[in-house]
Amino acid sequence: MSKKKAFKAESKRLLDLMINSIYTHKEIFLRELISNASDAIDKYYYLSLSDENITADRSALKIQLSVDKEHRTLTISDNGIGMNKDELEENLGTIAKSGSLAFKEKMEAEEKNDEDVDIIGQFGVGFYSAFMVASDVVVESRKAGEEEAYRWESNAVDGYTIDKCEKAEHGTTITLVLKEDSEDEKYSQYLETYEIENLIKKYSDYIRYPITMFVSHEEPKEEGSEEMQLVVEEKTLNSMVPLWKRNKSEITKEEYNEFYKNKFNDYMDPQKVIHTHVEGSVNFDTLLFIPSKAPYNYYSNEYEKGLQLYSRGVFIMDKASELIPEYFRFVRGLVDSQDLSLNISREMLQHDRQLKAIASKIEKKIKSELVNMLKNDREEYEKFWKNFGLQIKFGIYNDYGMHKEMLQDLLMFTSSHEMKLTTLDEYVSRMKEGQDVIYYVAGDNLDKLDKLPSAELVKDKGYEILYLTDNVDEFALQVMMNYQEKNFKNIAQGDLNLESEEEKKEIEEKAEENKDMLSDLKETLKDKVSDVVISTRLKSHPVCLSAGEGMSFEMEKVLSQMPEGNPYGMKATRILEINPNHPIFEALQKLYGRDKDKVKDYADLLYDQALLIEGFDLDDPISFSNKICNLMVDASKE
Ligand SMILES: Nc1ncnc2c1ncn2[C@@H]1O[C@H](COP(=O)(O)OP(=O)(O)OP(=O)(O)O)[C@@H](O)[C@H]1O
Repeated sequence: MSKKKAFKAESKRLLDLMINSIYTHKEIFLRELISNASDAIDKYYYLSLSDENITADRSALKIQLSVDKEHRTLTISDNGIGMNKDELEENLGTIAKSGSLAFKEKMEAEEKNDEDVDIIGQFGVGFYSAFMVASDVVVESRKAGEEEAYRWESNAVDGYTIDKCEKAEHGTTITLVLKEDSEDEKYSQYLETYEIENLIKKYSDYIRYPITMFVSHEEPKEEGSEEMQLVVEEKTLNSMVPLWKRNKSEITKEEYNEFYKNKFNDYMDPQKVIHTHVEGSVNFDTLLFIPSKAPYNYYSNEYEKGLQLYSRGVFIMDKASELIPEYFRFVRGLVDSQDLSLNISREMLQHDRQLKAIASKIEKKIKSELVNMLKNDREEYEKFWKNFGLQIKFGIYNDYGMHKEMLQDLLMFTSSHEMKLTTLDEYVSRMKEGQDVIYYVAGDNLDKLDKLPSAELVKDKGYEILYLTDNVDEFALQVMMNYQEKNFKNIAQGDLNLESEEEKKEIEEKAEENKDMLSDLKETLKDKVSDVVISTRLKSHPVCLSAGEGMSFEMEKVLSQMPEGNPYGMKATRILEINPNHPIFEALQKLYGRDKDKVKDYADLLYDQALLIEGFDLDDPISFSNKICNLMVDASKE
C-alpha cells in the first residue's frame, strides 16, 4: 500500500470544516456527488463525439446507487470520463480551485463578523461534502481510454492514499462509509431507499442520465396467489427531463431555485428567473438567472461570463461567452438549441450565424425583463441596480457608447430630488420649464456632493442634480452626450447661465470695479489657477473651484488613479470663483485698499479652502495651517 499523503493546507481546513460540520443540510452531499457524476458523463459523451477511439452508447450512460446496510456503505457509480492517478491527486487532494480562494477569504472575513456562515452552501465545495456524512471515502476511478484504474481513499483526518486497483469499465465509483449515528444525526437514513429516492427527487430529478438503484419489493408469486416473493429490480429514480424543457406552468419557484443553486453554485436563490422557449428562424430554450448578489469575484478578472450551451439536451460547453454581451455578464444560465451542431467548437462559436441570432434574442429578452422589473417592481430593480448597476454603466461607456440605446433606460443615479435613485427618464419628466440640460456633479460621496457650494444655487433655483459617485459615471455620461436630446451639464464646470439678465449685468459691473484686485489675485495664484473670477454659481459659500470646459476635476482624479497613471497628463483647468455677496469679498476689498501684499496670503488661503471643498489634497498643508494661525493671532490683537 502506498504512503499516506497529506492534504494541502487549504483542503485540510475545508475538510475539518466538513468533518465537524453542524451544517443542517448535510443531505446535499448526494446532490454534489451526483452532479459531479453527471458532469463526468457529459465530458465522456462529448469526448466520444470528437475522439474516434471512444464510442459511447448513450443509452448505457448512467449513475448507479447502491447501499450495503451491513457495512453502512452508500455507493455512487458513474460510467463517465473517470480520472487517472494524477487527476485523482490534483482534483481530490487539492480543494477545487474555483472556490478555494474565496473560501479562505470568506472564512477570515466571517470570523471577524462572528456570523454563522453557510460556507458549505456558499461555495459548492462539492466532493468534500461527502465527509459531512462519511468517516471514510473510497474513490475508484478509471479514465476513459486508459487501462489502469486507481483507488483513492481517505478518512479526511490523516491524509489520503492512492493505489492501483481493478476496474472493468471507465468511470468512477465512490463508496461512502457512513458515520455512526449520533443523537443529533441519523446518518443511517442515507441507507434507506425511500430517503434516497426523496433526495434524488428533491435535488437531482432533472439530471439527464438515469440515476438507478436496485430496489426490492414484495409481490405475489403468481397472480392471485397469496404467497409473496421478494423481487429486486433496477429502478430509475429521476425523471430526467431537463427543467428547461418542462412546461413553465408546471415548474415551482422552489424547483427553479434549487436548480439554480445546484448548477451555478450559489447559496442564495436567484433574484430573477427568465425561462423562454423561442421558435422561428432559430429555435431554442433558455433558462437564465439574475443572481441576488454579485459573486465575490464578479468585478475581477477571475469571473468568467457565459452561458452553458446544450444542443438537443446534450451538454456542449460551459461558459460560452458569445451568448451574452459584456454588460449583461452577471446573467447565469443555459441555452439549449436544436439548431446548433454538436461538434461546434469554441472557435466556431464566434462565427456561427445561429448562435449570433440566439445571442441577440437573449440580449433583448434580458433587457425587456429588466425594463419590466424597473416598471413593475421598483424595489427589486433597485436591489438589482445595487448589485450590477456598475456593470450597466460600464456597458454604456465601453465601445464608445455603442450600446447607449440598449442601456440608457436602465440607468439610475441618486438625485438631489429626495436623495433617491432616479432614472434619466424620470429626471427629464420632472425638468422645469425652460430647463434644457440635465445637471450633474461627480464626487465620491453623496453627502459631500449635496453640500457642495456649487450645488446650492442650482438647487435653490429649483433644478434637480444627479449625484455621480462611481468613477465611471461621468465618463459614461460623456460618451452618451445627451439623453432625450437633453445635454448633460456638470454644475462644477463652465458657465451655468443661471442668472437673469439683470444679475448678469450686476456681476459684470462688479468684475469691472474689482478688476485690479482680481488680476492681482490671479497673478498671485498664477501657477495654480487659470483665472480668478466673480462667481455666478455661489450662494452662501465664499469660494469654489470650477473647471473650464472639457475635463472635469473628477475625471482628472479618476485618470490619475489608473494603474498606469494619467495617460496624457491631462488636467482640468482650475478657476477660482469668489462669491461677491459673501462678507469675505468685502473684506478682500478693504484689505486690498489698505495692504495689497496681505491679499496674497488671502489668495492662497482661499485657494486652499476651495481645494479642500473639492476633495483635493493641499499642496502645502503646513503653510495653510501657519497662515490660519497668523490670522487668528492678528484677530486677537484687534
Ligand atoms: N465522478 C467524477 N468523475 C470524474 N471526475 C470527478 C468526479 N467527481 C469529481 N471529479 C473531479 O474532481 C474535481 C473536483 O470536484 P469537486 O466536486 O470538489 O469540485 P467541482 O465539481 O469542480 O466544483 P463544484 O463542486 O464547486 O462545482 C471536479 O472538477 C472533477 O474534475
